[in-house]
Amino acid sequence: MTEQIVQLKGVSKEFIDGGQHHRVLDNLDLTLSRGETIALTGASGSGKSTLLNLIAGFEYPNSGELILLDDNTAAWKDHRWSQFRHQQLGVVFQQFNLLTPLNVRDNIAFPLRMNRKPWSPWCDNLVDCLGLTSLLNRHVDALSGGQQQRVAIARALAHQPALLLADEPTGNLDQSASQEVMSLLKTLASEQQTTVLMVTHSLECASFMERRWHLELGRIHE
Ligand SMILES: Nc1ncnc2c1ncn2[C@@H]1O[C@H](COP(=O)(O)OP(=O)(O)OP(=O)(O)O)[C@@H](O)[C@H]1O
Repeated sequence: MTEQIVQLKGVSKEFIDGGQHHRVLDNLDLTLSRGETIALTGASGSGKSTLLNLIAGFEYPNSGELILLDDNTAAWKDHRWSQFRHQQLGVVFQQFNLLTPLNVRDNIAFPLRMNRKPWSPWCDNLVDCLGLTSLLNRHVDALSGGQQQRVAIARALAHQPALLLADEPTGNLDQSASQEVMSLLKTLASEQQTTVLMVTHSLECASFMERRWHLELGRIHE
């Protein structure tokens, strides 16, 4: 079983804005090992979402290498990226990206369907931990922001991914719900060896993670 889940080697990313090249990530060398939990902090616009998007394959680096589960992604075609996302990756997006025509259960079951897996006792446990049991038949667009965020977290974890990328996963939750989600992520990391990379502006949430990375001027400071 590979221990290096994510490796970035000399990765840079720039965007062109008004004709100007804007380097958001500058020659990054990073490694995320199996079961590690990392809080990613940084000012607004420092590139935190860009880093998550690169690891998820939603953006591509301008230079450098991205190696996922010991496989260099430079040669990956769309189907290989889809396979990685369906099987190994869970993502909690800042805007949740829930499937609004569907109810809570079908949203959470979506990654299972992509992997042809049944709803399992693990899903019941997840739903229970996130306080979603009584909401399973509700349509997600009728839920509050905090409830939608918990559905997004459950959906990202239903298929037991090797890697969870979470962009402000507790931004809409109160302090006690937020602490429960942090405890859930810590348990997942230690019991299931899920690697967690979580963007947060909350120092309290960051304190639950083993490592803290601060992104500034395109570089990571630990
Ligand atoms: N697709 C894009 N095209 C052009 N510029 C982009 C694109 N995506 C991001 N940027 C720019 O890259 C910089 C980093 O954006 P990013 O969203 O990664 O920051 P962030 O640290 O996640 O910010 P926040 O905390 O506000 O979510 C910003 O200046 C942003 O405008």
